[in-house]
Amino acid sequence: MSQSPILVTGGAQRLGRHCVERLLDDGQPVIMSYRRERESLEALRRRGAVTLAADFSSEAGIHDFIARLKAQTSSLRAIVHNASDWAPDSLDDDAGANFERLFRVHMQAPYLINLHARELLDACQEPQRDIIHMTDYVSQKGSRKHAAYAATKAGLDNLTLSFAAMYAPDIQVNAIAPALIMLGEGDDEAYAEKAKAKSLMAKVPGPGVIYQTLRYLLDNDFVTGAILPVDGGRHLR
Ligand SMILES: NC(=O)C1=CN([C@@H]2O[C@H](COP(=O)(O)OP(=O)(O)OC[C@H]3O[C@@H](n4cnc5c(N)ncnc54)[C@H](OP(=O)(O)O)[C@@H]3O)[C@@H](O)[C@H]2O)C=CC1
Ligand SMILES: Nc1nc2c(c(=O)[nH]1)N=C([C@H](O)[C@@H](O)CO)CN2
Repeated sequence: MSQSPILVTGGAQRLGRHCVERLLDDGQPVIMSYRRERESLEALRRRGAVTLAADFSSEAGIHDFIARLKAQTSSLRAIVHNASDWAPDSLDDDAGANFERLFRVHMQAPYLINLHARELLDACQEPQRDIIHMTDYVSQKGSRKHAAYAATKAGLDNLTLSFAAMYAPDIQVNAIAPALIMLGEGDDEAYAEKAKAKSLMAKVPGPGVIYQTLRYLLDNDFVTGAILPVDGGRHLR
């Protein structure tokens, strides 16, 4: 039986790219979305990843991506909603536009893709079909500086519960809720030390722990509606 591809949105860098590479290592066909073309995409293309441009900052952009996704494949094994923008709150006239951008990428895109790509998951002939939402520990706690980000990630957590109930038993729908996994390019040692201290495990684990969690969900046919924390015990600090 030929394998249906797994869609990873925002797969061009960091956690998404790591998961794309590990899925390819496992012999899994992958379709990945990217927003900005870059040289590093060529290496993934050479490994067989199918890359589709996507900008989820408008509803039209989301529907345009869905149409190109349906033209690309007739089935999907899973969808990983990884695309995200960790934008801080804007304190000026851009506050509303910033909130809207985060709503679209974190909530409207997963919502519309889940609705319109269900037929692709249903067409998968393999025993299991999954939707995985990448959310965030801050969904449960809020954030003083990233309130719009946290709120829209909380909305994605809630969509996990709704789609799990809507799509059972044919499609499992779960979320992975990380805390600090990878530092940003501009983060200095002082930031890193302060960030490490926020979790009980006191480390920045790197993207391998996310692929382990993704693999667990893809290989388990009895988990749905779960929001799995991968936060080093930060919720207990
Ligand atoms: N890194 C961490 O420590 C943590 C990550 N998470 C979550 O894990 C996931 C992966 O994190 P990380 O790898 O750091 O993510 P990134 O910040 O690297 O973003 C992933 C990708 O999302 C794409 N993207 C952003 N906005 C849009 C948009 N409007 N339309 C289409 N694509 C878009 C970007 O594409 P491009 O680069 O092409 O512009 C980017 O490559 C995210 O959902 C994040 O919220 C949660 C907690 C901690
Ligand atoms: N899309 C992104 N979301 C998040 C990122 C990121 O780099 N891109 N980073 C974080 C931080 O690591 C945060 O967890 C530190 O406390 C959160 N979300």
